[in-house]
Amino acid sequence: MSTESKTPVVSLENAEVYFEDSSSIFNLFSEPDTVHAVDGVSLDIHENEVIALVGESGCGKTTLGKTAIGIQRPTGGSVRYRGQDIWDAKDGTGQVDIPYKTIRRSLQIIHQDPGSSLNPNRKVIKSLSEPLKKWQTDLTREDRRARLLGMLERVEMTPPEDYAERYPHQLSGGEKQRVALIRALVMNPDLVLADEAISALDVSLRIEMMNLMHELQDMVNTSFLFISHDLSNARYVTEKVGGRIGIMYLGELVEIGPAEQIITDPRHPYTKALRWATPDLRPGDPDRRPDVEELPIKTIDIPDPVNPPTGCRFHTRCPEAREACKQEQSPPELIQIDHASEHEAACFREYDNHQYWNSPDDESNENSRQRHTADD
Ligand SMILES: Nc1ncnc2c1ncn2[C@@H]1O[C@H](COP(=O)(O)OP(=O)(O)OP(=O)(O)O)[C@@H](O)[C@H]1O
Repeated sequence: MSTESKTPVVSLENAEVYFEDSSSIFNLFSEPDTVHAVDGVSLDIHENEVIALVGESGCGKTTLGKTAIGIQRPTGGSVRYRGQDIWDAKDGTGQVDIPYKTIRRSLQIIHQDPGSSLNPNRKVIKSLSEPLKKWQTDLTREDRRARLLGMLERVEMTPPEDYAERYPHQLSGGEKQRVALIRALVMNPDLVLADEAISALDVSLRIEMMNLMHELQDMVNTSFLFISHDLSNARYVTEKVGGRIGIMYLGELVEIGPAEQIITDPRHPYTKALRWATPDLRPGDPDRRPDVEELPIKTIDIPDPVNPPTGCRFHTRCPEAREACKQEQSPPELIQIDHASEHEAACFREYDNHQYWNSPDDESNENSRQRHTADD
């Protein structure tokens, strides 16, 4: 797969999504809190590319994914579809070369809960025909039916005539997810956001579903933005197809690169911790019981996205942190690890002459390491 030169399908530039959160009772009489859900993320998604976003709960994966497909408006920065600013197209402002209707059709989503995208009172064939009717007005009823039966067969829901006549409650979780996948793909999209689309399935079905995504991706030339909290699934879905894994931490993209390099040569201390926390990816003896003292992280507490730490946001948990990491005015930017690859990490340790190298150890390091061990 070549990702060179062509305009990306979707391009995020310095994208920022801040939410005003007034849900806390402490906020009844004061200004609402501002949640920094996505903060300054730049990412190009190329044609036919698979990218998996990984990170802990609440780090902004879903918000970033929704921003990429134009269903979440960024509060700062821009998001473009083939060079067209999506929100200019939607609002009818600025230059509009690609109408919003085309963008909407081209960027699709599959939810974690497939039931939510299927009407419980509609048979499978009716749910699937609807988008086709809307977007492919030249197809006759027979053409539509033939195409949909073909796709049901393709995802091994056979005999397709039988599945076509079923209601959602007559399908298993895996079958519903396949129907949701077909529903997204019949639009002939350029990018599909699969938001934890397989996490509710059991392990063997997960693998089947990921294989199916690969097959269908090949068939329809669609890019996938796959969201997961599991590095192992992210590897499975990207590695075979030469895709990339992006690691998110507290609203920021802290490392991104070819799947193999992220797994075998992680550079950001947070990526190393994630790999350590994924038993089948942990280096060394996989049967060894992990020891708390080995945990390459100072504390399991995730900082509040309303008030993220200064400097590098990971410094409160990072075993490599030095004073410079918290004193810097801005967080580290993603920089290329080597010229030959697309591997980038946002860590001061990757900057050759950064003051990090002459900076004393972060004073809180030793204390919090001891506290964590004692707590556990
Ligand atoms: N509509 C909203 N209003 C206020 N805060 C929000 C809203 N949507 C998300 N958030 C907050 O933004 C942050 C990022 O949420 P997001 O759902 O994008 O994270 P995530 O990494 O996808 O998490 P998960 O894996 O649990 O789904 C969280 O702190 C979340 O509480």
